[in-house]
Amino acid sequence: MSNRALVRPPSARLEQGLVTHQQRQPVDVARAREQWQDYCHALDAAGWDTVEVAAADQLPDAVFVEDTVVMFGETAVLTKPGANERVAEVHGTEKALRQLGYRPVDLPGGRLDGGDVLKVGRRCYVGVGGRTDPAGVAALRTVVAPLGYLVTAVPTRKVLHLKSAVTALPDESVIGHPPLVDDPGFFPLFRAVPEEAGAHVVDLGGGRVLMSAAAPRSAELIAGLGFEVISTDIGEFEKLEGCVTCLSVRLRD
Ligand SMILES: NC(=O)NCCC[C@H](N)C(=O)O
Repeated sequence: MSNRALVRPPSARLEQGLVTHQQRQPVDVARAREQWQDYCHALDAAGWDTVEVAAADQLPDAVFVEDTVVMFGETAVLTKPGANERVAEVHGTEKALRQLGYRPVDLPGGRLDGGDVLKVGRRCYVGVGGRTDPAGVAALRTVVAPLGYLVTAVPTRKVLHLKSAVTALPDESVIGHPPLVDDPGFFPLFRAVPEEAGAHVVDLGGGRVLMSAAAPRSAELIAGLGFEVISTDIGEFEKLEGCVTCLSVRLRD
């Protein structure tokens, strides 16, 4: 049994990616490509076979592949990204999923970015206030409620996406950097972390989590909870409001 992860190579125009909450900074595309390779190697080393969505140089933000699809077991829900500049990214993801044997479904209305969808067991929190609108939440609900998911909208105004503010550890506790979380009261088990980038974990399975190298104090805190932390430098992507979660879509068997 193998786990696969979709990834998409950085565009040659990466430096033109969108920024919303941060000040624009120059992006070193060559360095970003190295960081992306390291990120893919970290996934590979943890037992995830990376599958590349075809590169798209004309789409600066395409590397942030998580925003284009949300997986619910075998069900892949293609999104309608909230930024018009990013809508065309979905086609490449759809094609890659079809080649892997999935039959993806379209979000039946509204706007929604994958980065706004946090699944914790059968709970599905969806950030609203930035890229995702209430119609997008309602549309997602019509697709996934029959699969047994409870969809809850969560106000998200301080950062780009819900998962820029909070993600979940393998024990289903939700971690966030309090100044950036609109309302921690939405999450039954909330743990504060001391750094913005410390709020972002990719669950690699087996008690291992992938984190940004920009959050050493949060990594220490999480290691102290008994998880194995693997850190990787994604600094060039963080300049564009990207996080470790958004650079891949995990296809769990
Ligand atoms: N899920 C994510 O955190 N995606 C990051 C997207 C960053 C990109 N520059 C954007 O603004 O859409």
